[in-house]
Amino acid sequence: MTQVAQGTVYQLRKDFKDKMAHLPVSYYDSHQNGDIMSRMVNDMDNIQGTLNQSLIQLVNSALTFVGVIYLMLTISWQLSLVAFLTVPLSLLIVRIIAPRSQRYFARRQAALGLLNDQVEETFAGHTVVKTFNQEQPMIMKFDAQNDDYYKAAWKAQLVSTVIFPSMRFVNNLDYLAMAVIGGIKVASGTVSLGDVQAMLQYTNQFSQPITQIANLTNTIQATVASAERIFQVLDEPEMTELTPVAPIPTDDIVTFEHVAFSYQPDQPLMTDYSMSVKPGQMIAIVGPTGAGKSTMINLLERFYDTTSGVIRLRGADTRGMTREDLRQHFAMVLQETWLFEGSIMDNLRYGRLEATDDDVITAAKMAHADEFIRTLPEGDDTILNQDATNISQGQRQLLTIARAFIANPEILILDEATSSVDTRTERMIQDAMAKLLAGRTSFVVAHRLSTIRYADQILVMENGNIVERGRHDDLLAAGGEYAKLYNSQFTKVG
Ligand SMILES: Nc1ncnc2c1ncn2[C@@H]1O[C@H](COP(=O)(O)OP(=O)(O)OP(=O)(O)O)[C@@H](O)[C@H]1O
Repeated sequence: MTQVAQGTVYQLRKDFKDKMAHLPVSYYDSHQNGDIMSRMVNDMDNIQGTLNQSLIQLVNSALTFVGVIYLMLTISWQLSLVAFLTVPLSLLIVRIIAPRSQRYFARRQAALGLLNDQVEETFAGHTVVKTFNQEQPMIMKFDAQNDDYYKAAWKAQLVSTVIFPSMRFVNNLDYLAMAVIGGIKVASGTVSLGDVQAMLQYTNQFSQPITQIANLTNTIQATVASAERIFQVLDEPEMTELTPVAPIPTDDIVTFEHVAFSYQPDQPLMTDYSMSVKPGQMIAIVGPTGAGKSTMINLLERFYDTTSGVIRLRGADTRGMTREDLRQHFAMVLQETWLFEGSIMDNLRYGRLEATDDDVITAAKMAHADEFIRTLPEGDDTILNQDATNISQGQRQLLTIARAFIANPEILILDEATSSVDTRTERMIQDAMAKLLAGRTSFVVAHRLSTIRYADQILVMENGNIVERGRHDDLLAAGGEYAKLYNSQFTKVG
């Protein structure tokens, strides 16, 4: 059973992880991290525990039950019938209590998920919590959630333990009936005293496995509740690939054809988004906050699927490509410098796992990251902590640029940093980015005048759609939205 339990849960965890990788990004928008983690850890543990212990007990009880029935029948079938009288009553008790306890166990696991989520959120955002003096409200929120969990767990446990005394009560009734009827039979001389004595003992032994099985149903109920939470995730629909069709002939590298998209069905965002990009072009995307700039990038990388319309990469519908196929064409340098716990070397190599040490060092030089890496006592073996808070914001940005150099993608997606770093670092970042952009197709969510000025196409977005497009000088001369945005936003920066 140890082999079975560990093997099953190992496989389930693997399936769960695979599933997480194939779920659309929208799944993560509507589900809390802590709850997902709770399913992966606590619910898996429940299943493992049950498989490990309860199943053996179940087999044991079932065998005892069958054995005792056989022995009772060999002594006296009439007295055996007396013993069996209470079986329907026992089953009735299980039928009444088990579904309730399953409901409470499901509630308990859900409450545990929320509790985990709260803890995860508070730990991950502990600086924000402290900065805004939110410790006390957070503790109160935790207490409330802890309270919910306590109540749900308490009820689940109470309802499930009621089974035990109830079954015991039924068993004692059985014992009593056996003693009375057996006594009468001994008095009338139809059965020997020894047989009744044996039957009394068997009655006890016979009800034991029933009680045990009923008790085990509690554990099994809790496990079923856990398994349901895991299978809910495993049954979620995945992003599917369409059957690939032959690409249309085109010399564009990326095309959006009448794309419509919304995050929520009742709140349309993009309604008719069309554009095309030639290889090597730099596209700057500008627009007020919430205009849909990041959304456009999300669609390009197929983090979300369009509601209608087609996005093509070299003429091929991106929905017909596997995500791995599609995403190997892109590298992203985002404002959120996503680095993980591990050495600088490993973080950089994440861009392309088979990159040699020399590739990594060259890329670090190109990105001007080598300078600060050399000042660290451990050099590129320095371990970054979670979220890389042991190096500065500017240094994090240089590392992500170096990582993009290593990935050496065909198309680069750049979300220009707006956060303030010192002028020297900013110049280094700009220079590194300029080198990275050179000769590559790029989409730049632009905040800086200098980038926009040289863009081959500027897409001005508003409320999800493109309201203007063209080159800097033409758009400025046209005196439309871009000119307004430029005058209000970029003159100061320039
Ligand atoms: N995951 C999401 N679920 C629901 N709505 C979303 C989601 N992401 C973005 N939105 C909404 O879609 C709209 C466009 O958001 P988007 O992030 O594309 O704007 P943006 O132009 O990149 O803004 P910013 O310049 O501030 O980064 C906004 O109204 C936003 O609230």
